[in-house]
Amino acid sequence: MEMNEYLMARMRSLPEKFHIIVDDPEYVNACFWYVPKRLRSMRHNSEREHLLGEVTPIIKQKMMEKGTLMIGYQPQGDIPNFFRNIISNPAVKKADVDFLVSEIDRIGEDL
Ligand SMILES: NCCCC(=O)O
Repeated sequence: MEMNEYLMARMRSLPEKFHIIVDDPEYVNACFWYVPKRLRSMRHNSEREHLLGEVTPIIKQKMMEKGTLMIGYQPQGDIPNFFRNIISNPAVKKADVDFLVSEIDRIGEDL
């Protein structure tokens, strides 16, 4: 399975934790927010998007400090900061994607 597709499948299996912004399996970028515990029961609206957009750079900073992952983020129009993950290295394995998912979850769940 192509690794971006695998990442999308992993995130789709955890909808309370990963909010996919562009749900197209053929898309090469995985665009998503990570949803910390405190925001999981909140209805999805512009206020929640704003809060998710605040969480995104904090997760990025913690990833960089620990040196485990480097995933870009950006806003797009009215959409606040979200992760835009691109897997371009053919050496990336499912275990690497599993690590990405678990590491974001570990860093972000209590933010
Ligand atoms: N100033 C936005 C930086 C985005 C990123 O670190 O991916």
